[in-house]
Amino acid sequence: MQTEATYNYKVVRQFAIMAVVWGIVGMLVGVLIAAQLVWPQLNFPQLGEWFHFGRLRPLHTNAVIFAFGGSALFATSYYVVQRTCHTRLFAPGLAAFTFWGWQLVIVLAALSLPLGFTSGKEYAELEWPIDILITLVWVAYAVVFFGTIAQRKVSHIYVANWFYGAFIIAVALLHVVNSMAMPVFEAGILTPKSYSAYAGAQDAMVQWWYGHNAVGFFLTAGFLGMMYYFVPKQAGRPVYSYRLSVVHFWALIFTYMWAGPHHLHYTALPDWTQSLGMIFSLILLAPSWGGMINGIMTLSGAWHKLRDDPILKFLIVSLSFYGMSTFEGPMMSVKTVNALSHYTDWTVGHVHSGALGWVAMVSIGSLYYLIPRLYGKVEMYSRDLVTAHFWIATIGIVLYIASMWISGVMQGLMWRATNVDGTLTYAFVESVKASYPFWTIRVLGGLLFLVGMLLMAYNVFKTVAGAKPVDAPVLAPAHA
Ligand code: HEM
Ligand code: HEM
Ligand SMILES: [Cu+2]
Repeated sequence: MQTEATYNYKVVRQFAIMAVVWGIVGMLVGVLIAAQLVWPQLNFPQLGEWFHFGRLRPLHTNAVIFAFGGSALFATSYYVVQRTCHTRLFAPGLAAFTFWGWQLVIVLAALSLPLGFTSGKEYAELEWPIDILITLVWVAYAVVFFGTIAQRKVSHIYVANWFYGAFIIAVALLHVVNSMAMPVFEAGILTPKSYSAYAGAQDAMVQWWYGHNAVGFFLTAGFLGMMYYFVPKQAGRPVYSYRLSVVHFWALIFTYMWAGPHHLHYTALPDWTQSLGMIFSLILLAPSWGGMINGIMTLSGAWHKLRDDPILKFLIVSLSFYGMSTFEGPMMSVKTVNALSHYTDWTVGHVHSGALGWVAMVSIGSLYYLIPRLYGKVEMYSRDLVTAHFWIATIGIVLYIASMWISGVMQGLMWRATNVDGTLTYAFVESVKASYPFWTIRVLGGLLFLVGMLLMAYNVFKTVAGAKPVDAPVLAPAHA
């Protein structure tokens, strides 16, 4: 049975297309900074300081996490919440504001970071006027999302919405607390600058409470929401265990909050907080793997579909990388392991097995499911191109993270090696020299991943060009 009203897909379409665009931009900057580490001339010093590694690195992280990942999260959450609540999006005007507001944040980030404006807080570099805009967009997002839940036509709230909801609330809390700062107007309003409201070890603690939970809620909980909708949909099977999904939800959000100090091992932070962070990180393996198992086992009885469905390949491989990085993370949070891994490329490898393997792969799979449906098509223009994208991306990730593991462990071992008389065996620069081959392999891996994204852009273009945007009718719930 259908009613007259249709879902609001406009904002979903806008965010979905921009996710592809920002993915390409962010990864292009990623490839550039990876290449700068191998070929320093690519810092273009003769042009000024704007393209230096130090300016472009935060541009890369902001573009991939908040522009690419953020747009994918906005698009999928707006789609999932309407469909699972059997109702149109609440406050469409506010939803439109979240789209244009978020794009403005991204453009301001792309301008202000190369110009050198930064608060100096990792993953929260943007200066205070942009922080205020982010807060406004985020409050509007919460109103739209929870307003839609409030007007749902079914009593049940599907578990994907729990994860999206936790992501929205936690990110609001993290952003507001971590960004507390005193603005200063030394050089006028057009050159924003501020000082953190916290000092010393407290500032570090707040920063990594934020940074770690940005991983837990922005890069994990939101994408788990994606997983809980798109994996069952594409597999044509119900979630493996609904009970496990609820246990995994509460365990995950409770445990993540306490693990931040693993970013500050062997620092001025009190020792007991470091041990607490380590222990909660070890516990975190359990809910993380609960989620991975729930996603992968959703395929039981439908494993054969994995053979020729490239979208499922993206989704299931993303879960494998999720499992891998959430095994690696607890291991790296053990203080003795961290003594080796910290400051090395191992961390960067860990980051990208999560970021490329999990975040990017699950987003790409979900977007391939989503985009044709937003334009009244059954599937993407070319399934073969999706398959090609999958293999190119997977090889790219393996090259990236395997090279970082090797260079990371090598750096860690070289830095701690001592001669019999107690002096260091290697000068620092020798470890830099030894890292070059691995940095070159990383450029190649990143380039492959980027090529995959370009195939996606072409495929998306061929799918939507000439197609009419279609808003599907709101379905009456099965048990009204
Ligand atoms: C073509 C793909 C990509 C390439 C070539 C690439 C390359 C890089 C490079 C060279 C760095 C700096 C490493 C260093 O300072 O030694 C970096 C850092 C980082 N990238 Fe990427 N990246 C890519 C995709 C992504 C994606 C999709 C995400 C997130 C969803 C991401 C998140 C990050 C983060 C969080 C850092 C900071 C890591 C840290 O501080 O430990 N990257 N990336
Ligand atoms: C059980 C889950 C996880 C645990 C316990 C964990 C633990 C850790 C540890 C111990 C570090 C190294 C800290 C250091 O030495 O500086 C780290 C770094 C990092 N991890 Fe994880 N990790 C987990 C999952 C993930 C996932 C799934 C992602 C991405 C989607 C991720 C993204 C990052 C990032 C971005 C950093 C680098 C932060 C920085 O220094 O800039 N982690 N993680
Ligand atoms: Cu962490």
